[in-house]
Amino acid sequence: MVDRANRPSALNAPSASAPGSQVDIVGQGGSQKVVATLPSGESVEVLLFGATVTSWKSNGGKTENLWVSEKADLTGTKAVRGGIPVVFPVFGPPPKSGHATSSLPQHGFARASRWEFLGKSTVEDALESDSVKLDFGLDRQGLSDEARKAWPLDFGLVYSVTLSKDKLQTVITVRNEGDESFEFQFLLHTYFRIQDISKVAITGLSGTEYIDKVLDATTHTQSDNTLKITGEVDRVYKDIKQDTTSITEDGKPRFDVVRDNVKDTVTWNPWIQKAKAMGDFAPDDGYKNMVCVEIGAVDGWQKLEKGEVWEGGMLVKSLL
Ligand SMILES: O=P(O)(O)OC[C@H]1O[C@@H](O)[C@H](O)[C@@H](O)[C@@H]1O
Repeated sequence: MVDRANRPSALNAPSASAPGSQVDIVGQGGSQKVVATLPSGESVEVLLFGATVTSWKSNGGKTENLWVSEKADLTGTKAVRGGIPVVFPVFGPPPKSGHATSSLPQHGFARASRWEFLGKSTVEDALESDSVKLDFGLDRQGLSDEARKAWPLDFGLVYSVTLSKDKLQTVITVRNEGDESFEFQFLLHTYFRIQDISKVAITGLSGTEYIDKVLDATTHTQSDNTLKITGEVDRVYKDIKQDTTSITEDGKPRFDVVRDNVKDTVTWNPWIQKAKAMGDFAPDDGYKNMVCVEIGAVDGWQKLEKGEVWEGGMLVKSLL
């Protein structure tokens, strides 16, 4: 594991072991998921397909924080439309040719591969409450023949999902297990559930350069302190100086998204026409109840030499 001097203290690994939370593996085949619940009622569900977090409830289990489409495929055949899909080793459409990821589908293979549940650790957060950490693994052997052929490199991923009272931490470690170096991108495609998109503002991006995919991938700089969503938004904010991007609703803080060792964040809302055009997006007006704030390392590539490890992720605070 890499050790970083500037690691946010909230992300420090908890040390003492404590009982109390419930962890179950439920469902069959492609629908199998790990469900963890704290004694105080908060819960998280992680589908083994894609290691996709499909539910995160805080506030004693009363508040669902993630949006999942009513038509999302939760049977292990297609990436989930909603929750937190894991994007690796390429973000968006891959380079047309000449890159090791060029034969992969949009957003890579991690969100559409079955991960292994490596186990849980229950821990007591010295400052507040119990928490539970779930670990998931994916390596070359776990890929479909097609993905293995398209990206013929040896790698190991461990994805850790830690639930505590009003926080969810999601961190990935990427290891190069082969003899050659490789390059990758990584992103957590989080669909936040919100009440009303017209009342939402995103802060913590001001002064940042972004690529606007809605405006022919042209480059702009965020001049306003807040980003309001009043139409289709698809922006890649690069090299953000602030650690935290926040979502407010009706002027009140709703989520803080704290980046850990990653510098980029994508903001996405498909709005009316694109939402309708997606076969797995429902209801049609679901775009009013979701906004994607996707932390990642997507500007350029991360390079790992043989045996090297990279780590990055986020801590999300639900502020209701
Ligand atoms: O339909 P997908 O592959 O899940 O992608 C959804 C969106 O994901 C976002 O991260 C991209 O910036 C968008 O361009 C894309 O449309």
